Amino acid sequence: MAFVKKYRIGTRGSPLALAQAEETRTRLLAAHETALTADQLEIVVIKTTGDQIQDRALSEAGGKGLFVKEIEEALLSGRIDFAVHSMKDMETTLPPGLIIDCILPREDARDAFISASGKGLADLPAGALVGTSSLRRQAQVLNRRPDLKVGIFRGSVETRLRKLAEGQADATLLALAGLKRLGNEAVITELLNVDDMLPAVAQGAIGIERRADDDDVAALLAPISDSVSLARISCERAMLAVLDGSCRTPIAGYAELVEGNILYFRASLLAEDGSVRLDASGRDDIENAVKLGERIGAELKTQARGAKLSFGL
Ligand SMILES: NCc1[nH]cc(CCC(=O)O)c1CC(=O)O
Repeated sequence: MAFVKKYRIGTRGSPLALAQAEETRTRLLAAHETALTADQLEIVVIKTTGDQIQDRALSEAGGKGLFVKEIEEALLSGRIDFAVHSMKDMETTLPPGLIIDCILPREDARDAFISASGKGLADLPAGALVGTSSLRRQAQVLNRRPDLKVGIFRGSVETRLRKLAEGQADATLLALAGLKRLGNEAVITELLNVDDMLPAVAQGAIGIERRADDDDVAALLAPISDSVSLARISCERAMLAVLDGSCRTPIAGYAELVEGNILYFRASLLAEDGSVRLDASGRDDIENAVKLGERIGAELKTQARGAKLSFGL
């Protein structure tokens, strides 16, 4: 069956967002070969409130939703047909009428450490400043190296690399996935394994949001969705939903496929200053991805209450 319509792909305008929209377009054209032509896919850039906030930590300004609201409005009003997102930046609930059931094959989810001196995280001198606005990265850095300092570091991947080069911090952390998509891997000092820096929920995953009742777009997207990536992200996001991941809580979670059809899931909750770290992990069949995430989320919640951490849980 050939597709006849033109489709408008909504995205933010950052270089990373544009690269992800372009990847989606390329995958769609490859998946549909003769049934779809390049001129049927138009990329539409949507400016979001979040893109305009440069001076505060995202968590203080109002959270993840700020990057997504205008894009979801464009979907609901029909101005665009589907939207490409970093799943890491998405809330666990979507507005009524919208759905994400298409996840592209997930990129490597690890964090990259980048220092001006070329020293790794373990070798930075005491007192060195690690610039990152991610509470999850701040808390894990301080948990491992209480002698370091952390500070807010915002802006696009390019802006942060420029700030580092200017000496505004001694080191920073960025998702490997973003650096790869921008062709910037050469700047990496050290790749952190997930035991040393547990990734953010859904880090490295691109998801495509659409109107739930749009069967034509559903058929268009179906062949580019990766079922294992979708299960991993569903597990991680189910954990986040249980903890109701308030933006002020450092939370990490990583699900991976081990031994055939088994998902192995690790999650952590930290105090902002890194002084406390709670861990939980478990395994289940990939079919039970959501249940596994919910179970680990509930376990962390119980631990947090027992530890009397002020997570509001
Ligand atoms: N919050 C910004 C953001 N959202 C997604 C990515 C990277 C790409 C990804 O995780 O898929 C980044 C930058 C970063 O954390 O380094």
